[in-house]
Amino acid sequence: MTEHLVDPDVPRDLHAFIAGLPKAELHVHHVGSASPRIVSELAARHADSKVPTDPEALVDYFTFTDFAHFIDVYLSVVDLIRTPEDVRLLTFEVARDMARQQVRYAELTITPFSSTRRGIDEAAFMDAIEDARKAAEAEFGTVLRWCFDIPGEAGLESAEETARLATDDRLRPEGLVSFGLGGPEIGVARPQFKPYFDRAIAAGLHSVPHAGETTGPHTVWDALTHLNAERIGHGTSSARDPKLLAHLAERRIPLEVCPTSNIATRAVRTLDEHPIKEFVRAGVLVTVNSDDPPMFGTDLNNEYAVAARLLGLDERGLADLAKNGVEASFLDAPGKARIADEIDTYTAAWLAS
Ligand SMILES: Nc1ncnc2c1ncn2[C@@H]1O[C@H](CCC(=O)c2cccc(C(=O)O)c2)[C@@H](O)[C@H]1O
Ligand SMILES: [Zn+2]
Repeated sequence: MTEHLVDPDVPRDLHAFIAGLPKAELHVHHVGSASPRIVSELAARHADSKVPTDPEALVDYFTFTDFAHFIDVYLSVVDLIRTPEDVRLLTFEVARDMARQQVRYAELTITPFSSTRRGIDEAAFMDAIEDARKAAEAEFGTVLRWCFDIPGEAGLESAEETARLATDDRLRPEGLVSFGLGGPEIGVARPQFKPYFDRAIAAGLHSVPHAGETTGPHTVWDALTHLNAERIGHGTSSARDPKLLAHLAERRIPLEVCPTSNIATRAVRTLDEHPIKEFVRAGVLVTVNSDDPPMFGTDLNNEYAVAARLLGLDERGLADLAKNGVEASFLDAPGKARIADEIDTYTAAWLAS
């Protein structure tokens, strides 16, 4: 973890504990994970782009006035991914950054529509991510799986294309486990995507739409009712609906909470006002994730430190939080048990030292 990410209100040894803690990351975007190092390398390859090549200038460039501004900047980075080699480089380097944080398993949200509509051949795109996945697992030991998401604002054409890419046996990559819906929520009602989620679910994929990030709890209800959501991306506004919280708790539907993201996109005013505590109090299965870490000036370790401060967690509490991520993942039972055991062994050794 770099020095600027050390939360001064969290004891130093807790930061060290988090840095070594084995973790699962369930809500993180492919393009949104491009570090300044990766972005500047891609920007240098494609000199006509408006994205700064200087990592220092990227800090200003990644300061957002609201969610719409964030999506504009995000799409300018999407424009840097133009060849299968760009896709492979991005994916492999993202895995390297994850491995440095002891991320053992990650479900990476990819928006294939954004790449295929920009002219990248669909089969070459799938080969590039799969090649990077296998190379990353061999080199770093980090297991990657994919969530393909519909960029909601791009309309039903993008939903059709995403569902096709996710369900066509000749294209669908081996690492694909889930189907999502991202982008702005305002003016992009969830129910219209039902037929595409039905197709993905019928093809064996899990349903993990974003909901309640920038709109109210009704969007989370819609995601549950119409899209059969098994986990909710963000779900931040669920805190305003006690019945919804009780429903999420009772059905064991996890929330993918991304605290710093919610501040960066101005979905929540301050970290101290973040509803993560209410979620835990209501008995909801809370997982902590990083969303678009370099764009939001964070990383997964920092999100765990933020959660430790907001929830008052010690080492055991942090280990339980990490195990929530494992439990809520789409790993098989032996895979879950392996990481959960590793978390327990690490924590016991740390506390005994
Ligand atoms: N916090 C987030 N919350 C929600 N989404 C987030 C978040 N972070 C990253 N995303 C990503 O942004 C994409 C949105 C891209 C999009 O809307 C769009 C619209 C029109 C055209 C095109 C295009 O490519 O031509 C794309 C989503 O699919 C999602 O993967
Ligand atoms: Zn997201």
